[in-house]
Amino acid sequence: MAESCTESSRTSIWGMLEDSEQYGRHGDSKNDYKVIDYQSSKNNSENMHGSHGMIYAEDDKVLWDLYPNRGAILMQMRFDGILGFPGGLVDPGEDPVLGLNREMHEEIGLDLEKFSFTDENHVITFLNEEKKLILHFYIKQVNIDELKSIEMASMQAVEHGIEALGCIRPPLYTMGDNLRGLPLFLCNQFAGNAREELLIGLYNTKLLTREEIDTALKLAEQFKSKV
Ligand SMILES: O=c1[nH]cnc2c1ncn2[C@H]1C[C@H](O)[C@@H](COP(=O)(O)OP(=O)(O)O)O1
Repeated sequence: MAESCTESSRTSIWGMLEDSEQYGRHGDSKNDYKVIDYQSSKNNSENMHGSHGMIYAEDDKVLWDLYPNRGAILMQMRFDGILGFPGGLVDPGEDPVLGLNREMHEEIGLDLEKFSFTDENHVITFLNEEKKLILHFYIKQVNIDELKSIEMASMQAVEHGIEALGCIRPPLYTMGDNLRGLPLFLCNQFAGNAREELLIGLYNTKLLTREEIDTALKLAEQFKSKV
């Protein structure tokens, strides 16, 4: 705790919810979201829009000669201690993909000359009626060296250490105890519907098969029901 943080300033900050925090960040279930059409949703100004993006690369590294990485996916530890993809709320009137690129640059320092997202990277759009929130999800493939350069640059981002606390790569294998690896990763807390988006991303990119995803989900649910 910094010496300049006095007892009174500490108590006034501790536990306060910012006025703009109207969405709640975690605890959503996949049933809170329905899939809607991307293009027509862009004209919907009754809801707030958010855009998040998954950057990934195929990766042939193998952990301990046992567990193939399959791919490297960039997620991040957020300011609130939960996991999500880089991205964020789109400004009113801002195009969702331009908002995504802006947030990508702020949060992970993405070099937009080389790696900007376009509409072609769009994968799925969800509406959360209760939160009056539309969430757009995009996926972009790079090669493994490019992904490493994006990870390195993320530490120079404007929001690094503030809103964005660092890139992480989800493990995509399941270890011999049928828990560690992807199943245990899926037991973390995720922002919005980031967990669902990760599963969609794994399937959509063919990094994992439907069966492998279902198995990891089942193992995660079994573990959660025990703790
Ligand atoms: O990665 C994500 N995938 C889906 N939804 C997400 C993700 N991260 C956050 N969210 C949800 C949570 C909130 O309901 C909104 C906006 O959150 P956030 O990214 O924190 O937006 P700002 O940085 O505050 O602009 O999206």
